[in-house]
Amino acid sequence: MAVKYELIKECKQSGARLGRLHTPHGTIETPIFMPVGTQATVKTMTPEELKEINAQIILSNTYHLYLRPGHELVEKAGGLHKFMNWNKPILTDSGGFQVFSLGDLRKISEEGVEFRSHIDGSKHFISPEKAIEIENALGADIIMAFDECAPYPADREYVKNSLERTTRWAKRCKEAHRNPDTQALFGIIQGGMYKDLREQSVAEITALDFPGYAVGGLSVGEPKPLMYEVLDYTTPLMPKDKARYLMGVGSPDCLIEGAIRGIDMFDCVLPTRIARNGTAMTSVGKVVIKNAKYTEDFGPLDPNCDCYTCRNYSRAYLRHLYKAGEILSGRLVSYHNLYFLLNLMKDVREAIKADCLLDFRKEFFERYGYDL
Ligand SMILES: CCCSCc1cc(N)cc2c(=O)[nH]c(N)nc12
Ligand SMILES: [Zn+2]
Repeated sequence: MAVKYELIKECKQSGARLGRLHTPHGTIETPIFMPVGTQATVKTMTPEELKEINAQIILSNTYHLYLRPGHELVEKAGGLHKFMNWNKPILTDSGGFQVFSLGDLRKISEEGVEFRSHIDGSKHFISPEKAIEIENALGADIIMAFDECAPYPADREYVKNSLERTTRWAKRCKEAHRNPDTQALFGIIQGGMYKDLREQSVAEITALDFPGYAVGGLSVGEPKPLMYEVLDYTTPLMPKDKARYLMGVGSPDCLIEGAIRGIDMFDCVLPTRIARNGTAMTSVGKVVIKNAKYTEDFGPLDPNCDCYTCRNYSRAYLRHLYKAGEILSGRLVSYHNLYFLLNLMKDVREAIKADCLLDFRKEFFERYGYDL
């Protein structure tokens, strides 16, 4: 078995659970946050720095790597682990979502999607079989099925047709998958914001018996309470003995709320993206370092953080780097933001162990400035 989820403990206070995800490149403690390395790099971080902050698994993107440098080149280099010098677990998304969100989508049909590259406008076509061929070539430990993520909002008819096509595509992905013993193919549940359609998608996708499942079609612009409501009725229907991955999520509050609802795996570009724009997630809420009030603030970015950035640099220095357009600005704040989210998930795991995740949420929300 390429990937095996081991349920360790269910939280007595919530739907959260502790688990271990065993993969060919190592075991992952869940719930876990997965840094995103879209183009075979977690932007501005070296693999050594990612290991320093205890990143256990990183993501990469089929859509981007297919367009550049090409999956054949990565395969020739010995696969993604060797190419990017990362010897721990990797997960790749299937590209469907990125085609819809990035590519200039020309046409979607039962066969697949035709689109123009966001890089040079060249025409491409990706089918479920093509997506799996690319992911097999990249060699990630966990690969995602090719799905259609309905936009938000979308009418019921559209969402129903889209989830049913996603199910047919999932079957084709499973048939096309060359390496089920070394690469775990996860199915993706769709169904938009409709309870009966989510139930239908869970039934259809889990009937295909994948080693793990993702909740797709969320974090697409819907209000957070609506995302939580969809999770309230979706995750309890998902197999307890398989990992559950909430795609594209998220901010500190969403990670905690998702874990409370039984999600094991999260990913989001937020920590590195906002870092490049001078924004840090800290134990006392967001710090927008470019703000003039930090000009002569010689204290650490986060007084309660022991990461390399917070131990060695002041807010005044980080503000200077940002204003001067120095590359080091994005690096140091990215390092801290990733460390912050990875540590948040460590605290979540501790709270599940102690059956006090709801108490932890209350304390964290008050400190960070979220409304409960
Ligand atoms: C590297 C990026 C992974 S998550 C991208 C993503 C994000 C969100 N929000 C939804 C989806 C989805 O429904 N399907 C797929 N394949 N991907 C999604
Ligand atoms: Zn820090």
